[in-house]
Parts: sequence; C-alpha cells; structure tokens
Amino acid sequence: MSVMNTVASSPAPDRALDFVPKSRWTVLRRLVSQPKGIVGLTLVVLYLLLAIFGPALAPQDAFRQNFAQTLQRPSAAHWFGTDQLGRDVFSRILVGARATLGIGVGGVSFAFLIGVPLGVLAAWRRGWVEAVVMRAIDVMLSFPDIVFALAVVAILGASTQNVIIAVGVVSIPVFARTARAVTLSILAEPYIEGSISLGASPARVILRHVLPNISGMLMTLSTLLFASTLLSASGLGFLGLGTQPPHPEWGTMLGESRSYIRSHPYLATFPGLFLAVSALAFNLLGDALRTIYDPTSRRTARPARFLDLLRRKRAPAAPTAALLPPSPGAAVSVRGLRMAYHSQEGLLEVVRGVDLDIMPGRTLAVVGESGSGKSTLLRAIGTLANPQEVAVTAGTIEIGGESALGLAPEALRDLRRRKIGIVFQDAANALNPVLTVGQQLTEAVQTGSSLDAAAVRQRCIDLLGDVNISDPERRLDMYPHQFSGGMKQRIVIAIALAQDPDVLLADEPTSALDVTIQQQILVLLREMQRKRGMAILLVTHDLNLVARFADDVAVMYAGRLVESGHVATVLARTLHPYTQALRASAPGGAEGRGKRLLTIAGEPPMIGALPSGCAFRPRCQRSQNRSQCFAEEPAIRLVASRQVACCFAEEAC
Ligand SMILES: Nc1ncnc2c1ncn2[C@@H]1O[C@H](COP(=O)(O)OP(=O)(O)OP(=O)(O)O)[C@@H](O)[C@H]1O
Repeated sequence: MSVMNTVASSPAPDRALDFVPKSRWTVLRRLVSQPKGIVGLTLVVLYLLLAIFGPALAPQDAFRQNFAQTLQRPSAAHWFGTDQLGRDVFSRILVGARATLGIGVGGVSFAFLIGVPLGVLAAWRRGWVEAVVMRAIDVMLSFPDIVFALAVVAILGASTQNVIIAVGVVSIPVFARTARAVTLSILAEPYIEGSISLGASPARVILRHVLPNISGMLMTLSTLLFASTLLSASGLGFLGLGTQPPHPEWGTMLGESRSYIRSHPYLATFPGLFLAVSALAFNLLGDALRTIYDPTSRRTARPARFLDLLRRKRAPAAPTAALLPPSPGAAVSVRGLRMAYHSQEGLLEVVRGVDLDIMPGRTLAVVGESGSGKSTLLRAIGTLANPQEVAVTAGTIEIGGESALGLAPEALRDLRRRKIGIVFQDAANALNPVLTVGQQLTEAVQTGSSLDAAAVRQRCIDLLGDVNISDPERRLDMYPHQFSGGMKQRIVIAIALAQDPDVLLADEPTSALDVTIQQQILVLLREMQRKRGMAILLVTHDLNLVARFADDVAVMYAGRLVESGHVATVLARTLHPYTQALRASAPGGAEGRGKRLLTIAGEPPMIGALPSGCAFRPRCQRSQNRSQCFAEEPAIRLVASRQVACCFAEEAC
C-alpha cells in the first residue's frame, strides 16, 4: 500500500448509530411531518386520555349487573350492547382502558428496567459478564413468548400484577439485546474515549453519554413492544389468566365473550376493535419514531488533502532524541515500550521497543503508514489502551515524571485528568451529539474540580474564547451539529484543554478538515501550546504537516521508530530508506515540486509475520539482498544528529 493511498483515504469511521441531536421539539416536529406519525401520535394520545378519564366518562356503572337486560344488542341506551350479566359494554370498555393500557405500560417498564441495565452492563464489562447475559437471553428466546408468559403466570398465579410481570419478562431479552448492541456502538465513539481521558468514572460515562444516546432507540423500541405486550396481555386475559372478574380489561372481555361469539358477535367486536386499534396506534408511532432515530444520516469525511511542504528553519533545541536516558523535565518519556494485541494465535506484537521523550512546549510528530502502530502508541501514552485488548509487555511510560503503567483505575483516571488532553481525528464523532457544547465543556471542567456553577460557566466561556469561538455565551447552548467542522474541532480542543493538560495527544487532528481550516487549527494548536507550554504528540500520515507543525519527528515502521530527530535535521536529509520513500510519496515532498509522486513498493508487513532481519527489507531499495539486512533487526544508532535504524544509513549522508 502506498503512503499516498494511505493518506488520501482517511474516511471518518462509519457510525453505527448517528443520533443527530434532536431536541424534544425537533422530534415532535419530525413526528408530525409524517402521516403515520400524526395518526399514531393522535391515536396514542386519545388512548392515554381514555385511560385517564375513561372511568369518569363511562355513561353507566360498568360493574352493575342487570339480569333483566342481558345480551342486549347495541342501541341508543347501550351503544355497544350489554353482556351476559347485563352490564353496559361501552362503559366497561371505557373503564377497562386503564387496566389494559396499564398492563402495557407496566409490562414494558418492567422489561425496560431489567433489560436495559443488563444490556448496558454486558456491553460495558464484556468478557464473562457479557457471555452469561447473552446465553441467558438465548435461553429465554428459545421459548415462544406466550408459552413463557403462560409459564410465569402459572407459577405466580393469575392477577393483573402477575400478568405485568409475565409480559414484562418475555420482553426483557429484546431490551437487553438492543441495549447491548447500541451501547457497543456508542462506546466505540471517540467522545467516550475523550470523556474517559478526562477522568470520568464508568457510572458518569454511562449516565452522561451512553444513556442519552441510546434513549431515542429505546423509546422507539418501547413503543413497538408496547403493542406486542398489549396483545400478549390480552391473550392471557382471553385465557382467563389476566385481570380477574368483575374488573374489566379488554383481553378479559374478549375471553368472556367466547361462548357468545356466534349469537352476539358485538361482545367480541368492540373490545377487539379497541385492542387492535391501540396496537396499530403504538406500532405507527414506533415506526415513525424509528424513522427519526434511524442511523441514516451518516457522514463521509472529505479525503485529506495535501499541504505544500513548507520548510521551517527552526533552531534545534534540546534533542528529543530516543535512546537518551529519560530527560528529567520531559512531559512524556517512553522507554523500551513493547505492546501486543491479544489474539487467538496468542500475543501479536505491534509496538516493538519504542523510546521517546517530549519536552514541555515541543511537538513530536509520529508519522508512518497505516498499521505501523502509531495509534496504539498514542493510546498507550494517553493511558487509554484497553488491557483486555492490548498488553504492555515491556518498558515504561512516564507522564510528567509519573509512571502511567500499573496504576489502579482510580489513579489512572486521576493522572489522565490532570495531565493529558486528547484531540481526535474526527471532531464530529468526538462530540456527543445529544449534549450541548456547554454541557460537554462543563463536564470537562467539572471533573475533579470544586468550582461552583458560576465559575464553571465562566471557565467554559473562557475556553471557547481561547479557541477563538465568537459569542461564546450563546454558543454554549448550541448542539454540535450547529457548528461547522472547523468549529467542532476548536470545541474538541477547548474540551481537551479544560484541565490544563501537560500533554496534548492529537491523533490526525486535521485530516477530516479542508486545507484552510487545517491551517487555522494548526495555528490555534501552536498558539495554545505557546501560551500553556504543553507538549504535543501528533500522530499523522502527513509529512507535509510534520514539516509545518512539529519540532521533532519519529518515523514509525512495523512498530519501531526507524528514524527520529529534529524535523529540520531529518527532513533536510532523510537517512532511512523508509523515510525517504515516505517523502517521495508525499505531494510536494518528492524532493521538489513538479516531480512524479512515487509509491512505496510492496505492503507493510503483517503483524505477527515480520520478515527476518530488517522489517523494511522486502520493500527496501537500498538493501539489495545484503546479508546484514537478513541477519538481524538493525540497532538504532545516532547518525548525523538523528536516531536511525538502518545498517547502511551512512550511505545517504
Ligand atoms: N484491537 C485490535 N486487535 C488486534 N490488532 C489490532 C487492534 N487494533 C489495531 N490492531 C493492529 O495493530 C496494528 C497497529 O495498529 P494502529 O492502529 O496502532 O496503527 P496506525 O499506524 O495507527 O494505523 P492508522 O494510521 O491506520 O490508524 C495494525 O496492524 C492493526 O491491524
């Protein structure tokens, strides 16, 4: 794969669930813009009014038996006729609305309250918790709903309360599965990582970010399940296992009409009609809601564009060089870091002995092709690597002199909050779409602080002002979708700076933006760095950006830093053949404009299947099958004021 291909195609991650922020009014507006939404909502409101006011509206006593007037056909006196005990069917339907809909609400709430926490827990904890929850759900789903509900009522006894439990139990698996699936999608969003990086506790992440985002989907599901719950409850009522006589409930009324269905069909028709229309109403409403919350508004990021290589002549400061002992004042110091992903084949090593220091006020860019291990390294430094996924098998990471490895979760959150800020590639995904910018900034400012509400708000306003967002007070109440891409990235930067971090980690911070906005964001980052003296670790594919923005560069290939040093030194004359190939394949970087862009021959090696000797050997123009390149992985040496891992680096001097 060529570097050019790699750089040019950096789409925003596909979002499984794109819950674009929808205020209640927006949801309502979109709901009533659909015919099925209008019909469903109107009917549901009518049914709810019926459940509330039905008993008061009933023209006659729904319980009074009148044996002189049994089984009367519909008439002006009895609109829906009378039943076998002479009771007015219309009145019984009105009174029964409350019990019928109450069972629906109760059943869905019961299922929601048990199923959703189970699903969220399974998605959050993964591992054995997820396995146990999912297997239990599989077992429940293997029984038909009505059989399961019958079994529950048979065990608990026939009563309204037990019908609620029975119809609720059968809906638990649906809630749990859906909650797990949508939570997994939300947890993959960068703003979750951002929140964790700010030191938020699991409970806070779930309450603040996960639940608001999945609530739309769950509301839709609840509405749809309401219809089936009503029907299941009525089925139980029909079998005589629901609300017990003389209390009216539509399913029970249907059951009671069984013996008269041929001679007096109206006894079944009216409660059946009310039931059928209620199921239809909730289905229509659920369907309309699903349209609103459906993840169809996916975005594709514009391909990254190239900037001209602008060489900066900066006076090299104290070297960032690898292989030196940890610099006492370093904001980040990594030594001998090795990391491996857990896989079925065992551990697959992707970071293979990395040493680096970043001094306060300086920017180190880590550059390399896709899959070279840049993000894994950045996440380890950001203390965001998930130990269940990837293990640190050797080495040390120090942030501001404090070890970032082997800490308890609480200490890790504290370190992250105090020292680290993170800016992700795609600002659109890095912000929670259902929270206002003010809420998200407040969370970032408030975590671990004792400021009162007014001071927090002022700090939020200052932060927005710092990142050059005009009219910050008004903007605090706006949602992310009301901002342009560049503005969103400014907000992400403001959030990352909320705790005054010593280190800012920026993973492709401008690749989703167009050239002018890229430039503005880079200028902003540099300005923030100058004001605050923080260190920046920039991960990028783009050598042009490195040349313009970074002080030091580390070129990563197959998990190792193969060439690193001051940007001016390294880019003035690249010594490693991989760095040379990267430069040749960067537009504007092929040793002068107007030259044909080259691609790097071959593919990066597969992790876990590195070639013998130098990992770059099969693609290297310089190697020419020299035995040294086959024999061993080249040691990192100091050559011409930079660290380089090539046995023949001097040939390029
Ligand atoms: N969760 C995972 N499980 C197993 N392997 C993984 C996992 N995440 C990443 N990898 C592998 O680790 C290697 C390094 O990935 P990483 O994302 O760190 O590279 P990168 O240089 O940042 O790439 P990109 O620029 O595309 O983000 C890749 O080969 C990748 O396939």
